[in-house]
Amino acid sequence: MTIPVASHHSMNDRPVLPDAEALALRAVHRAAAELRRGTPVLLRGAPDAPADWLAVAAAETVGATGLAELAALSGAPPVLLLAPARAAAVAQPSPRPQAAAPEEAVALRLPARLLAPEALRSLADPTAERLLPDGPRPERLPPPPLAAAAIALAKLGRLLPALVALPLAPAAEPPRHHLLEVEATAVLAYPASAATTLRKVAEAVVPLEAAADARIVAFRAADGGIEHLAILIGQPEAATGAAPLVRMHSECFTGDLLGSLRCDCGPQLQGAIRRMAAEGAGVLLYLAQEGRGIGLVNKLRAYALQDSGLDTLDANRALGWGADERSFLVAATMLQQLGIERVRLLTNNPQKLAALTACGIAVEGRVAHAYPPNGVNDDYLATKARRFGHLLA
Ligand SMILES: Nc1nc2c(ncn2[C@@H]2O[C@H](COP(=O)(O)OP(=O)(O)OP(=O)(O)O)[C@@H](O)[C@H]2O)c(=O)[nH]1
Ligand SMILES: [Zn+2]
Repeated sequence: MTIPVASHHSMNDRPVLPDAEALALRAVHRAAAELRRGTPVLLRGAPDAPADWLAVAAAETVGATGLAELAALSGAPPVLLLAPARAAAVAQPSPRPQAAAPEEAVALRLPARLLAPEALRSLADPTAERLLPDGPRPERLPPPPLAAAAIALAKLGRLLPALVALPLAPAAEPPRHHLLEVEATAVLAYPASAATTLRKVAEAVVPLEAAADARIVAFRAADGGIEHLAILIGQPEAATGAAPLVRMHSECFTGDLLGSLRCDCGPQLQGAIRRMAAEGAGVLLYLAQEGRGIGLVNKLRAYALQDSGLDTLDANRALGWGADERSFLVAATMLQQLGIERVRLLTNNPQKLAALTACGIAVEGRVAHAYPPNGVNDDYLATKARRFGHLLA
């Protein structure tokens, strides 16, 4: 009987250790999961700045246990890290003129009355402000090293970009603890690094109501994160004349699955498939980037803010997120893996054209993809044209 040799063993049967990039992806993915369950993690400076350590926990999820674990690390008082737009809403008005370069993170002093799970959640979340205890607003402090990486890590966990942070005094010895460590540079490199490792993991024929000749190809990245899908209609890989029709569609649970009238995603999704079927070929990339990359939970919060008067762009910013947090390197990698190097893109969004071109895909044309307003999404569509530069035809 032959015993199958596990594929992670090399020819001479010595285990192959993961390379530095795989280790970095693993550490960041684990660290984001720690934040999601309320556990602190330790951010570490780059190898050339090893003295910097920042212990952080997400304001949205941390409980009494996580706060106690942080406090056990040092006697220094923790601070609250917020994205600048959220800090402007909760901090004392800043006496200093605005910094010339845009800040990535703002630190606030945390008086004892605010160092409690419920108060932290309300500082983080503009839809939970009514829970904020009375008292003076927190003051700004100079942000500690690695603050920007802490904000980025919370965003990777699709959490509000708000963290309790404890800078640890530079020490010859690394701090003693049982928490996960992650390098700040690995956090910042993660999105691009994960996107380029996407590979096909499954493929099946799935005839659709609007396109009988359809296949779905699933892609997974080495980080173990959520999969992205390509829906192939006909044989777009074999296109010879015009470049194939391609749609980059960001997942929208509410619009795609439930038929929500707040956006135009449902008609865009169905319309793209019908259009590709009519042409005989096309690729719809169904990207796991719900809510323009902020995740479904934050999109629901953004909707709540829009119901109190903000538009779709300002609602993202009020939560501490950018207007559009997507990276289309994911889509470019999938197209390359499918052997599709030139496209005609179905979109109204000029950023999508620029982003895909920057990733090395030849965008040979744009095909307009607008649907009339439905009476509920009128302001949303008008905002996309006015503030995101969407082309209406
Ligand atoms: N954050 C946020 N995301 C939203 C909102 N409304 C819709 N979305 C998300 O926006 C994304 C839809 O964008 P797309 O249709 O792919 O792209 P687009 O930027 O509108 O450009 P087009 O290609 O012209 O459609 C989906 O992920 C939706 O979940 C909103 O109010 N806030
Ligand atoms: Zn939508």
